[in-house]
Amino acid sequence: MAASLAASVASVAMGFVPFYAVYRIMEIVMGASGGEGGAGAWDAAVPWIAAAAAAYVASKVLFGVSTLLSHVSAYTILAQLRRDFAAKLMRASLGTVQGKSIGQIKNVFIDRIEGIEPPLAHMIPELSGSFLLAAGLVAWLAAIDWRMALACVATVPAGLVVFAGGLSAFNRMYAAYVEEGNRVNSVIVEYIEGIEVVKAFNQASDSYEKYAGAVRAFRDFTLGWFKATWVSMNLATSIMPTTLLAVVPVGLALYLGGELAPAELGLCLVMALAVVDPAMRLGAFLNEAKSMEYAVADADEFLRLPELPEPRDRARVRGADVELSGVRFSYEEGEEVLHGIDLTIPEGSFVALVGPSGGGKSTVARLVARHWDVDAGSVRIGGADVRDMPLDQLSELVSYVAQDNFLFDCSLRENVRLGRPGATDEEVAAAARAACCDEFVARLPRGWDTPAGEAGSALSGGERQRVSIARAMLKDAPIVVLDEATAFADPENEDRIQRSIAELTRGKTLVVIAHRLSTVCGADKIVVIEDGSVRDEGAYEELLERCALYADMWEAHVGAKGWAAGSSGAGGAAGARRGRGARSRDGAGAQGAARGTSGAASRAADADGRGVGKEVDPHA
Ligand SMILES: Nc1ncnc2c1ncn2[C@@H]1O[C@H](COP(=O)(O)OP(=O)(O)OP(=O)(O)O)[C@@H](O)[C@H]1O
Repeated sequence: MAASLAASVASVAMGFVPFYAVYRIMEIVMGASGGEGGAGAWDAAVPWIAAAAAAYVASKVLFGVSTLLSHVSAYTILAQLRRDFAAKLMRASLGTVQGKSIGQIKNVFIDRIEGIEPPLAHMIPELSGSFLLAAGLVAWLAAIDWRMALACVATVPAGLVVFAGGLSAFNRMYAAYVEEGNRVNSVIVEYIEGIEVVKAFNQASDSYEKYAGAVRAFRDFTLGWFKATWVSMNLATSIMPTTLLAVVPVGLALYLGGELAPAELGLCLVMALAVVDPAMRLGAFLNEAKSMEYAVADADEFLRLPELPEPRDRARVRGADVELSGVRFSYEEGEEVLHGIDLTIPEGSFVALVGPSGGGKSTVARLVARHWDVDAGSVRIGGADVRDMPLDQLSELVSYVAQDNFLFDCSLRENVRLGRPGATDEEVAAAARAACCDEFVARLPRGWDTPAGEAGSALSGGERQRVSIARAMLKDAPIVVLDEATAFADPENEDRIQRSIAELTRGKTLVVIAHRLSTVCGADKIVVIEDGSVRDEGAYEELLERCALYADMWEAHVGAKGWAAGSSGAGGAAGARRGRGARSRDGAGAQGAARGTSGAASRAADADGRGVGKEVDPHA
């Protein structure tokens, strides 16, 4: 940028040479210096003509170099800012990032940043060049005769007064313009993101109205602003360039009074005309300066978002057990969601988190993956606090599979490879096979090379889920957290997903969040979480016997299953009755249900005998 400025200044300096050459040529031709009139005068003028042409070319080349350098600088700054933003996204807690709407983030990442380009690439070199040129020309006029300089700028105050009148509300209007722009941005992003829901609920007209309304409001606002200022702006831009209005009479008067040589008069007239263009450009950069101001403020706010502190050195981790002690956590200040959770998940065990909706299960799981930091207490892995590990160490230890893991718009193969970027094609294929992806990928015309975006519509929720499981499998972390990983499963896919999960979690520490209680009966430990506290924990049979909440949930689950299977008439009621039997506190019912469960475990008994995610028929 500094080199660009230097080139711009050099270009301006070169720009003065043609004016001086014009002056010398006029002097020569008019015979003012040495009376060389006639053909000889033209000979003497030729070097000045050549000098003017060369300086003009040099000035343009230097200006080109200046804008080239300023563009290199501007785009480098833009790229660096976008990299800084991405790094910030990685270092800030998920909560901080998710607290902003996609529209807002897109606005900063794309529009605001793009808005910095014109000021950086054009305003800084061109503005400084224009300013220097205008100021230099006026100074030169003053050197010839101060009255000529005054005459040249005589109309500027009048123009400025009109201009300032139009600008009085500029700051306020620009702020409102930015706000309107943000609003229309958010509405557009929301409309596009939610188009599926809009269509599903046949609200096309209402939602479209909100969208169209925002677009209309933005148009009305900008047009209103333009209409309110176009008279004064046009007036100002008409008055400002009228330098000749005063320069011609004053110049002629001085010439007639013998105070200005003819060549000087000619030069003054040329310079008075030349000062117009750079002076007008100064005004044109006003918008750009404002857009830069907002862009910098927004970028700055984003880059100052709080970060999760990250140590440099790797922590000493012994084993893959997970321990939460006294964990308190709130998403919003003053609204605690977890109230002192103590939980031990031994290495290699399978622990299920169950409980009513909103109780805090997902929050516990996310804290293990350190999507947020706890407010009090600690989350430890292998004896080390997750806050004492660099993020990549934690990432090596924990695979977090959510219900709607994102597939990037690259090939399915590359989506799986994200689990371990250095993996060979064979390793990717092996993970995909283990996650039972082969059959549906074979159906796609381009197989593993199909872009996920293109494949997205062709894949079921369960199939997408299996791609994310393959990704997690390739990563091969010793701790696997499955947050409602089978939530999308349709009956056709469910069995395959369960098999993939069993394969994924063989020999690993496994934390599963499940709504369908029958999918986690085989867990080593089931933890019941309600209202941010652990209500009880134990094996399935124990909980049925002693935890009323779990028994109620089991009953509701069994009832729901029965209801779902209700085609067989009494099945639902019978199921519910049996569920109720299971709840009886004398233990017999519970034992019966438990035995029934293990009896039904022909489906549950997976390869490693952990019963991971295998659904147990609650009616058995
Ligand atoms: N990003 C968030 N910002 C603010 N509050 C949140 C956020 N995520 C969850 N909560 C709140 O935290 C509480 C616990 O939510 P959490 O998702 O952990 O419960 P859950 O037991 O997993 O629920 P579900 O079974 O419905 O998924 C709820 O009251 C929820 O509204």
